[in-house]
Amino acid sequence: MFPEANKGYSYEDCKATADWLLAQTDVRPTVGIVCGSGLGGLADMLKDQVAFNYKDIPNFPQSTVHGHAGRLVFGTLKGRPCVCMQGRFHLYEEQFAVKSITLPMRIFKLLGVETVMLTNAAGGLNQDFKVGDIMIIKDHLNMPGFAGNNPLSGPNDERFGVRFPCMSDAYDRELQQLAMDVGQELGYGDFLREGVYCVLGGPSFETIAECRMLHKLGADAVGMSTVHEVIIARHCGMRVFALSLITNQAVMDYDSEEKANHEEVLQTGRQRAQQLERLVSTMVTRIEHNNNYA
Ligand SMILES: O=P(O)(O)O[C@@H]1C[C@H](O)[C@@H](CO)O1
Ligand SMILES: Nc1nc2[nH]cnc2c(=O)[nH]1
Repeated sequence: MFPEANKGYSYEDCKATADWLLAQTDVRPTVGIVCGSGLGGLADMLKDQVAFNYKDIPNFPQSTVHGHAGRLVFGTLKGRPCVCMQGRFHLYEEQFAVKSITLPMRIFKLLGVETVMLTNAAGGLNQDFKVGDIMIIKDHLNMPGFAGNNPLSGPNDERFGVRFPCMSDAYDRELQQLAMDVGQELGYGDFLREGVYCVLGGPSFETIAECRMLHKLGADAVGMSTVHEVIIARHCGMRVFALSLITNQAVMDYDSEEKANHEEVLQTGRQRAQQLERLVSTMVTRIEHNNNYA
């Protein structure tokens, strides 16, 4: 799984992995995509694919979660060179693994990626949200970070970024606007939202009291990923866009019979996959064609 859980990968380790990958493919990606639970179909949109199983990539962690295939796919999306993680890593897969799960972001950077686009499956806390809504993430709450579990803890290597990176601009505002514009054009206005994503450690889903608390704290959706990757991506200067597919309603009411479960998460992913893929791929085209976004 994670051979040396939370081993701090050095700049040289990351560079060795990036150089190994660059030696196997001519694709020079400027966009990096991370697929959330059940959303790996995005990788299948890439043309002229060169794909690697995670187990064959030096230093790379292994996917252990159903719905995360465990392949790194290089290719072009509407002509734009991309690299796509078909399967991501979560904090709950191995204790104390916050550094291992974010390692791919540093490899993206060393591959030449400028823009990272992350997707995830999340539970809806905002009472106006419905299952199947796509939430453009405008900000986050890093709950594990409050307890000191931050991927940047430990010695800082200035070759990646500064000791104290700013996070008030974590989610690129132009890319959020682009997503809104593209979503409207595609006729997705009825299920396109924006909001605050809260990460928890998982793997247990939340209690009713926890959901109520998170909602009061300002979270619109709750999940188990993305934020750690965003912190590392921003630390090394990549632009970030992220979205949540609301796969289930967080249970907020003691009278409710609803129970969160991973099958429902994957099922909702399957139902919205096509629209989500279209939204992201159209955005990628626009990033290429509009220098303001490049
Ligand atoms: O990778 P994401 O954040 O999409 O995965 C979510 C969180 C858990 O891993 C899983 C729960 O169903 O889906
Ligand atoms: N923590 C959490 N993660 C999720 N991923 C998909 N749905 C949920 C949820 O309800 N809670």
